[in-house]
This record gives sequence, structure tokens and C-alpha cells, in this order.
Amino acid sequence: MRPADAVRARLAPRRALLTMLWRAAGWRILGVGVLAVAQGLAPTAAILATGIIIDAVHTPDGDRAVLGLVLFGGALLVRVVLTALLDYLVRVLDGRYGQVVHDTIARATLRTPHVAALEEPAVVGELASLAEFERVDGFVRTVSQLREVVQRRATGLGSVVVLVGFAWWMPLVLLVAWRGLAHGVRRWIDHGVGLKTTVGARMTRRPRYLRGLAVDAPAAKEVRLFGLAGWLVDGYADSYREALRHIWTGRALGMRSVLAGSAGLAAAHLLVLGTAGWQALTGALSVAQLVVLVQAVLGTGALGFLGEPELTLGRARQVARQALRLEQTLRPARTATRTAGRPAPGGALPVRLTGVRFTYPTRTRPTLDGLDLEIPAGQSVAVVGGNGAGKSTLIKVLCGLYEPDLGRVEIGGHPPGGPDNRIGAIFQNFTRYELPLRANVGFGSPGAGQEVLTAALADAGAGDLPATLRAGWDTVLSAGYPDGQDLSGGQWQKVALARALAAVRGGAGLLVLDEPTAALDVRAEAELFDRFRAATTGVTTILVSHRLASVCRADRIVVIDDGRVVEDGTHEDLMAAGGRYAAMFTLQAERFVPAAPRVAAREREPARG
Ligand SMILES: Nc1ncnc2c1ncn2[C@@H]1O[C@H](COP(=O)(O)OP(=O)(O)OP(=O)(O)O)[C@@H](O)[C@H]1O
Repeated sequence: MRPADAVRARLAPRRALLTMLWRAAGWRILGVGVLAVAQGLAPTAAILATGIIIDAVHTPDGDRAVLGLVLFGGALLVRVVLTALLDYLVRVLDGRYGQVVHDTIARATLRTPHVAALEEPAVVGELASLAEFERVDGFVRTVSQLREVVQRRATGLGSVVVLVGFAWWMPLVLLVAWRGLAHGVRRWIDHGVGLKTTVGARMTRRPRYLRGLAVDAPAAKEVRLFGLAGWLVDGYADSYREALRHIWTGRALGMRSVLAGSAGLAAAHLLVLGTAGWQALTGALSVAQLVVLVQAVLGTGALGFLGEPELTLGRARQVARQALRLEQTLRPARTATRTAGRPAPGGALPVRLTGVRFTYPTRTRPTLDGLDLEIPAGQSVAVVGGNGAGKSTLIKVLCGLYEPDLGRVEIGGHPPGGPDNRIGAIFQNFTRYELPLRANVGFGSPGAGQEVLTAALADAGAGDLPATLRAGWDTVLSAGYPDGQDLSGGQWQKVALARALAAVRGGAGLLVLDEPTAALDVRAEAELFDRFRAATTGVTTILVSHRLASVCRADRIVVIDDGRVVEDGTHEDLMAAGGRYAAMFTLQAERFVPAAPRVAAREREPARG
């Protein structure tokens, strides 16, 4: 790396922090800086005042003593007033700064319509470390920490100026010593952080996992049922002790730089204070001068390592840089952005995928490859195939959540997410919003009236659900809220389905259903499909399901294997062709139908013998 590039890279986090601070506070941040410098210089004024007072008492000189006292009192007053003012200002700006960081990250992540961008390992890493910083340090203390650092550095510089008045080399020696120790401490801390993220992360993985098993609800049943409590407690204690032993040993080895820095600092103080003491003894320094010098020497400590504020500010610089980098990386897609709000009614949408190839960011092999599929407007198509064949991926590409590497996806003649973005969908891992039932259904068709939501919930087979909830449509669907209520797996699925059906009632021209009935009982599923035709008339529907009894009702069935279409036709066509679909259907059907005759045949056998 060229020296200019190295300097630029070193300065980039500082520039990023300033950019974010400017966005959050504008000129007010400069005001905070100036006031913090003034607050930091107050102790220097107090040191000088002390010197004047002692000198005046010694002389004696009443006027100078008064001047000294006024200066001292003024310094104290300025400090008290500025402290109160700054405490208020930084609290306001801290909140504002945290909000701007949140906004920057949220806007960057939300404006990318492609989920793939959020799965890039670099982006995942940045988002995780931002979340960690927020959890541990909070974005919200950045301005406070900045004020603390600026104020203390001003105090240190004020002391340097005072010391220069005695001998130019004194502040220089102390400055070098303090920075040397700061460097040593930073190295030690970085070494410790490095250990924590390498050895620590590796060695604490198991204890963290065991702790999770002990306290998290999902494992609670099995832990009790299989009597794993003792094993868990011992395993956690042993593995955690072992991890800590490794980290402590590593940290102790890294202490050398701190010891060397401390020795250097002790030597510097010995030299400066020794010289001052000698000069005082020989009469070259007055008592007042000695007092001023000693206090200024103490003040230079503010140029060393400042601990918590300095560390937090360092992390805040990285966070600002990461947030701005996300803003750069997660640019809006080339295609038109998704239009928010209720889709305009306009009939069923045709779908066309031509030569689509798609590879997940974390994979090298494409999951979809050479996939062609054309669905006329209004047709109902079922997509089937084995586990991992690429069905859900096809749905996500179709909905515009992932951009294909090659080929085209068109919905109503436009790329997905374009102006005619009228898609209603329920995904396999649909979202359970910790919000009222009304929002959980209403998100499918923002702005829709109550009658649309009620009809959509009825279409999904959960028309009676609001009556069973404490606050009806206003019940928050989470047990964590007063008057909130969680739902069963099947009820949640019906709510998610209602959301998709609300979109249809609101004008969606394409309905995509990825395993919409996996959590429903057989009767609920049968009832749903009986109602389904009526609810989806005039809409193109794409259904992914492993339940072939439901699939066979579709106008057309498409079999996916290894990321491409391998069979395509009606149920009758595919059964007659005797291919994969026929084999899957026969296998599923046999598990129910022939059981009775087989038992009956076995029962008849002894009689024959
Ligand atoms: N986010 C992801 N990142 C990387 N690989 C993924 C991701 N999601 C799915 N895959 C992989 O892509 C392949 C196809 O997965 P997909 O979920 O599309 O299959 P599917 O046909 O829907 O399977 P199933 O019937 O089990 O739901 C699988 O090998 C899966 O491991």
C-alpha cells in the first residue's frame, strides 16, 4: 500500500464519524467541540491562578492575590456552567446521533429489493458487528464520549503549554512517554480482543451452546425428559473454565508492551520532577512555580490512554464507517423499486421465466440453471419436486427478492418489483409479526378496509379467530404483551395465508403460495382448497407443495429437479407419462389407499393354508 493510501485508510473512519456527526447535528457539533475545549482549558486556568495566589501570598501582594482568586473562581465557574450546558447538549445530540445511525443502516438495508445482497458474507458480518456494538456500547453515547475525549485532550494540551514555559523538553518527554504507554495499552487491548475473537470465539463456542441449551425454551423439553441437567451444568463449567484459561494465558503474554510503556513513563516523570525538584532546592524555581509545574505534569496525563471514552469512540468511528459502507454497497437495484401501498386492480398477471440461472452468494454451484417457465394469466400452477430441488428459490427469484445471474423474469411483462408489482405471497418461513391481528392480515393490502380483512381471514379458514382472541382484531399476536395472545402453528399459517389473500382482494394479479398448508390438519387443508378456487378466481396462482392430493387440483403441474423444469402438464398428462410425478403421486397414494386390502389379504391367508 502506498503511504498516501495508508494515511487515507487510517483517516477514513475519522472522516466517516465526522460525516455522521454532521448529518446528526450540523453546526451544533462544532459548538459542542468549542465548549468542550473551553471546559478542558478551565483546569489550566485554575493551575495558573494557583501559582498567582501562592506567589502573591509569599510576596505579599494583595492585588495579585485578588487577581489570582478571581481567575480561580472564574475558571471554576466556567467549568461548572459549561459542564451543565454540555451535559444537556450531548444528551440531546446522543439521541439524535443514534437515530441517524439507525436510519442510515435501516434505509440502506430496506432499499435493496434483493435479499441476496443482505446474504453477502461481508454484509452479514457488518450487520452483525453493528448489532453487537449497539448491544454492548449503544450508538447513543458517541457524542458524550467525543466530548469527554476533546475536553481531556484540551486539558492535556493546556498543561503542555504551561510546561513549555518552564523548559521545552519537559512536555516533549512526557508526551512521548504517555503516547508510548497508550500505544502499549492499545496493543494489549487489541491483542485481548484478537484473542477473544479467535481463540475465545473457538473455545467459548461449546460453553455458549451448552448455556443456550440450558436456558432457551426450545431445548427445555428434551433436557428435562432425558435428564440432561447434570451433564449440561458440568459440561458448561468445564468448557468455560478451559476457554478462560486459554484467554488469560494469552493476555498475560501480551502484557509486555504495557510493562515497557509503564517503565518509560516512570522514567520520564523521574526526569522531569527530579529536575524541577533540584531547581526548587537550588532556588531556580519558586514554590509557586513548583506547584504550577507539578500540577501541569499531572495534567499531561490527559494526553495518554483515556480508557473507556477512547475505546468507545474508536468503535464509534468503525461503526460510522461500516454504516456508510453499507450505504455504498446496498444501492437500489437497477430495476424499478418496489412500489409501496395498495396494488392497483388490473386482472391476472402472466409470468415468464426465460433461461434463468441463479446462484446463492454463499455457493459456487447454481441452484437454478436454464429454467424456462411460461404461465398464462389466470392459470393455477403447482410446482413440485424433491427436497432441495430449488422450488422455494424459484419462488424468491420470481418475486424479485433475488436477481438472476442470467436470463429474464417477467411478471405482467415487467421485471418483478416494477410498476405492475401486484404480487401476494406466503413463504414457507413466513413472518409472525408481534403486532395486532389487524396488521398481520392488513400488511397484505395496506389501506384496505375491515371488510377486506374479514373476508380474507374467512377465505383462509380462520373467520372465527378474532372471536377467540381477548381483544379481537386488536389482539397483539404474542404472549409477551398484556392482553396479547400467541397462536398455534396452524393458526399462524392461516393468518399468513389471509395476508396473501388480502393482497388478492386488494388487486394482486399473482398469488404465490410456498407450502401454505404444511401446518394445517387434513380437514382444514381440504376445506381451504374447496374455498380456494373461489377466492383466487381471476388471479394467476403458483403453489409449491409436497401434498400431491392438493397439487392435483391445479390446472397445470410443473416438476422441478436440479434447478430446472423436468416435467410439465396436467395431472392426467403427467400420470399417463409415468415419469417422476406419477411415481411420487403413486407412492403417496399407496400409503393411504391399499393399506386396508393388504391387511385384509394377510388376514385371509391362514384360512387358505
Ligand atoms: N439462503 C440460501 N443460501 C444458500 N443456499 C441456499 C439458501 N436457500 C436455499 N439454499 C440451497 O438451495 C437449494 C434449493 O433450496 P430450496 O429451498 O429452493 O429447495 P426446495 O425445493 O424448496 O426444498 P424443500 O422442498 O426442502 O423446501 C438447496 O440445496 C438449499 O440448501
